[in-house]
Amino acid sequence: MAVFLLCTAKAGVPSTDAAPVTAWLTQADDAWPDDAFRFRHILAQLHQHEDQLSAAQRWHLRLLDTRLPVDEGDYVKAEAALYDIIDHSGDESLSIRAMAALIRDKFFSRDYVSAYALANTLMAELPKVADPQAHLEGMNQVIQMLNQEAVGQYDLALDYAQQMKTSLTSSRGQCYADVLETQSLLYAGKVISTDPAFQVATSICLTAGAHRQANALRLDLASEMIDEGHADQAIALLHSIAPEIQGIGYTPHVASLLVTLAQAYLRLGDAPKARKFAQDSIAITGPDSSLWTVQAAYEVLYKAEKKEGHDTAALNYYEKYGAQKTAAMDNARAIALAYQTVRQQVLSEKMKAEALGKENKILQLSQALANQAQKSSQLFNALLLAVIAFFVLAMLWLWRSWRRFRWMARHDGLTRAYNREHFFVEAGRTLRHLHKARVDACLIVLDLDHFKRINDTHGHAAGDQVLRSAAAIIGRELRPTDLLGRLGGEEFGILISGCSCDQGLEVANRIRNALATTPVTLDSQVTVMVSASLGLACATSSGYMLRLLLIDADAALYRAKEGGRNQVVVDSRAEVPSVVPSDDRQLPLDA
Ligand SMILES: Nc1nc2c(ncn2[C@@H]2O[C@H](COP(=O)(O)OP(=O)(O)OP(=O)(O)O)[C@@H](O)[C@H]2O)c(=O)[nH]1
Repeated sequence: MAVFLLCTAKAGVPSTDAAPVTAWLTQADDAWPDDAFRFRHILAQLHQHEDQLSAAQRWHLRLLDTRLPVDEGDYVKAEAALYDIIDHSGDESLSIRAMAALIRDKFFSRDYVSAYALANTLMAELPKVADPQAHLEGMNQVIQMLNQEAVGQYDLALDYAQQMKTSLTSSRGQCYADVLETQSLLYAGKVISTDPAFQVATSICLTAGAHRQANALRLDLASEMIDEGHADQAIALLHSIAPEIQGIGYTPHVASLLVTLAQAYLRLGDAPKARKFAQDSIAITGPDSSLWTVQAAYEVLYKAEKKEGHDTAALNYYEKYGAQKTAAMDNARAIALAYQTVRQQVLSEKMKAEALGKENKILQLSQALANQAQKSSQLFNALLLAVIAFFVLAMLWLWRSWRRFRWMARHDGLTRAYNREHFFVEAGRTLRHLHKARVDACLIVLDLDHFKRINDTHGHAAGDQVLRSAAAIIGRELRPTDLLGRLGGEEFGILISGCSCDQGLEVANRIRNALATTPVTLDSQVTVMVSASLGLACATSSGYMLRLLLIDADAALYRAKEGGRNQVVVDSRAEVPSVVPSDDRQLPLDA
């Protein structure tokens, strides 16, 4: 069959067509390890057409090249190539498969720490790969390592095997998963030889052409039968599979077949047959092999010789058995230690990663808190600014309102001159200062003439307009230090600082003249003329008391009115002409 397939492939493949080369790579994968003969031929074929292979296919071929040396125990030859594939192929699937081969290689060369460390890496990398072949080879290797007696992780191995069963749907995948599941249960003591799982797994494997897997399980089953006291059944089973095992020629299985037969015959009391099969087993592996079969064979030999009374021979074999047993125990200890070492490393790295994660979490939380605090402080600052701005604006508004109210409290709203009360306050204070400073002052009381007629003729609003205009005309004749107040109705008071009686008279006349000569245009476009009578009192003659000055100025005003209006009358005690007549006494009311 294998030769036929090879010939077909060779004949039907033009040297430029790469597709059959790909098929050969897959066929080689399928042939290994059950059909070593076919595998060798496909490999040879591939090497003949190596120049047709792509870079990725060459890496695949390199992996296939490592199979034979490892299977034949030449671990050194394969190791460099396997590391090369892992590090440089750039193919995740090939990398997993090389890792699985390297684990086996490390395990058989007794570098157990490396083997378990690699197994851990493989399990971490495996979820990234979809290729079923990589899963089959990777999981198979890891589960076998967990099923080692010295490790005893049967439950974990069972869990992985069951995962494998659901993920690998091919008949080969099902075979591997079933065998590994049944072995995990067997090693854990959860099944006995009559369990249908053995038959099911065996038959799946035989259908899939996976003879080596079927044989591995059947050899385990035979050992279980012996342990259960069914040595005869074990012998029957072993003889039935012997031709196939010997045909495949896989040394560990051949040695295992022979030594198990030896154990079965010894159990039945057949010392000669037991001795023969045990010696055959040692002959297959050599006495120095690390396989378990050597120790088992020496045990059978020592017991068989003892049974037959050959004490010297028995002692001789017992010594060899003891030496093998000690070596096996040392080996088991090394495996257990390696597993625990790697497990601790993995746990410690996990804890470190968790601690780092927690540290990062704390950092993230403190960063978030800092951000929150920054945001809060920005919000607080914004709020503070808003509150300050509100207070500043409120204070500004209050200040302006206060100023407005103060102004309104002190001024006459119509003429904008001081109102009566404030004029008295300010005038009194100014007079006190002037008195202290011995500075002259004059007080004028001014009253518009016949103002009632304006109201009566033009209306109250026109009268208001005339009052406003009169105040403005008076104001223009005064200095900033002088005070003007509306004493009531159409009467104004004027305090002039730093002025003698002569100067006061001059100012009063200037005001009278300005009023008498300035026409006031009303809203109705009618122009009116207004005159005023003024009474003047001087501090030099009346004193600095406002009340006395007002009495004297009022008296003078009265005299001005009496005298015909539109004139200035000076207080009689002042040393100036008491009446200053105007140029035009009888001012017409309307222009
Ligand atoms: N339009 C207006 N009229 C006012 C105001 N205050 C007082 N008056 C009027 O001013 C007039 C003053 O009249 P009188 O006291 O008789 O004085 P007069 O008409 O000016 O006559 P003489 O002073 O004697 O020249 C009254 O009719 C008041 O009603 C004001 O604020 N607005």
